[in-house]
Amino acid sequence: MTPPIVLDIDGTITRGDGSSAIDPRVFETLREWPAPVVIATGKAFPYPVALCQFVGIEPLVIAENGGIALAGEEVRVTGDADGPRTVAAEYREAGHSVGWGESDLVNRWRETEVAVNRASPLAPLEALAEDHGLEVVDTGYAYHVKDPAISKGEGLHAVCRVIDRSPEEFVAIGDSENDVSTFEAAGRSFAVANADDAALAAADEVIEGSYSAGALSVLSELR
Ligand SMILES: O=C(O)COP(=O)(O)O
Ligand SMILES: [Mg+2]
Repeated sequence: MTPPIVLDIDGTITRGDGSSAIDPRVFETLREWPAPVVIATGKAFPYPVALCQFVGIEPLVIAENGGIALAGEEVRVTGDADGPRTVAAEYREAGHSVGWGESDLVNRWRETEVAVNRASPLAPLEALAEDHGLEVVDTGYAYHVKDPAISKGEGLHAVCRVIDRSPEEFVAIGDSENDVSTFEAAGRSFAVANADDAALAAADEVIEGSYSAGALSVLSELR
């Protein structure tokens, strides 16, 4: 039986060309997957929801590293972004930039955390986050200022309660420290070869291929 899967976006189903472009081969693979597909990402909520709609699959979504979970009719939002926004304001007062320009599409629809461009300095962000009881998670794509109690893995438990599945039935694929909790929750876990040290250490298996090529090779074996 093909298992349900929980999939990261950036660094996992992207092409690895330095952009956030998803490998188009992934769309067809997900559309034909004969079991639940949960998209678990650090991105803001609209991105994975749109991905599911455009792929043509039921939206089962964990966004903002677990701050938002969608399954069936239920949208669960854990906490709010007051603390992270205060950290971002203090970071700006200290002369640093969140780093996404005027439009800031990265944070525009974010409800429970704030993401900072990795070109901005990490140390002062971590110090301010700690002052507010928050943590900074480095996904390799952004620094996320968030409540340490929130995680993708906890989000997977929430989604599973709604769809009446168990996290242990799932196979997880990811690339970075924000996927470690998913790897722990899922029954089986794979890190793509480009994964960071935390993800490589936490995964049951490390895939030979990188980015979407790696993820697609596992998905093809699982079917
Ligand atoms: O938003 C990010 O920084 C990373 O997103 P991801 O969890 O899909 O890799
Ligand atoms: Mg990732």
